[in-house]
Amino acid sequence: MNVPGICAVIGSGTMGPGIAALLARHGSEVRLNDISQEALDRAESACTAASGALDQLGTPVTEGGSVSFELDAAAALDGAELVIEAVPEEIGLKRRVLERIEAAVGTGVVIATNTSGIPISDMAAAMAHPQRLVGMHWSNPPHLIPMIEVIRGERTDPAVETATVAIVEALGYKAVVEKEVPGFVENRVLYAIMRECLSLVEQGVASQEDIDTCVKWGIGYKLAVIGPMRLLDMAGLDIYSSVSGYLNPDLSDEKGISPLVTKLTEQNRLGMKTEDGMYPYAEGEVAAKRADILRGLVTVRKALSEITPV
Ligand SMILES: NC(=O)C1=CN([C@@H]2O[C@H](COP(=O)(O)OP(=O)(O)OC[C@H]3O[C@@H](n4cnc5c(N)ncnc54)[C@H](O)[C@@H]3O)[C@@H](O)[C@H]2O)C=CC1
Ligand SMILES: Cc1ncc(C(=O)O)c(C(=O)O)c1O
Repeated sequence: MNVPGICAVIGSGTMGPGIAALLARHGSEVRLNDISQEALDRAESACTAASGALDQLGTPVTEGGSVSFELDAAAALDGAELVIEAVPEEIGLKRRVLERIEAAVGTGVVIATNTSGIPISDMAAAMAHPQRLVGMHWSNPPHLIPMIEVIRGERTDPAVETATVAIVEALGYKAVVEKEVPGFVENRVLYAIMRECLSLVEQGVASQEDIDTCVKWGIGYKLAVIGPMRLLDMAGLDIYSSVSGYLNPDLSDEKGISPLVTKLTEQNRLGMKTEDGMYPYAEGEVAAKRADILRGLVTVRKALSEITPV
């Protein structure tokens, strides 16, 4: 199976439009649904921008793809062969949305959740047919980051997982998560990195700017070419043993939310969405930064696609 003929994406905020644009690029008829007409209006321009980025990337266009914007969930779900849930990360809401999706599609339809890390089994608990729920964790921006985690729950049908892996492999690179731990793989690693970086800022060890430079041009650059497991072999497991022996006990073991993030959040300094967060943003700077980020991701992705996997 390449990508399904008809897909429904439920939730059209940060993630939905890029997911829809990529599926349509690969030939799917995608219905993008939201409860907010404003979100759907924004989604149209987001899908256009995502399609433009895929043009820059040189992603081939498979004929027959389209995205429609549906305020009516039933219309979006009618005839869908794949449903991707991308509503806010709140398990109660997700369970309610999954129940509504279930009632509208056949028992053979794959229902995938884009949760950042809620165990699939926890979300499936309220479903009549939990065997068709699978985790399909895209990373932001979803039309450019080609790795998608596939996570099965305790009751996910193996055939559903296999079908989802096939869809992901048609779109990019799969990472199969064998045990549904919270955060799966990508976000556990990302949040460990972010926890340590935030701790370093809170301790005054380095500034946000210098931490970003250090991580981006040090480990970020390196890990884009060499995965951490391969890097262990390159550095030598003896070196890792020597360093981790004294370093691991000293790393941040913060079990709560970073005090710095808590302070900023309480001040409604949420980042780009409020034009102030870890960094302040002058007027127009957020749009410029977002454009720089997208341009950088396209450029790096093109370069990486020219090297053989290490
Ligand atoms: N933002 C990110 O960087 C990433 C988010 N995710 C996950 O993807 C999911 C969606 O995240 P975002 O797109 O960032 O959220 P968002 O808050 O930007 O968008 C969610 C959209 O869902 C809509 N919505 C709420 N209730 C709905 C319902 N009953 N039916 C249809 N639409 C409904 C909202 O109106 C909103 O437009 C979450 O589970 C999140 O953890 C995954 C990877 C990255
Ligand atoms: C801060 C943060 N949290 C979650 C995710 C995710 O993948 O779910 C991301 C991301 O980059 O996609 C993220 O940046």
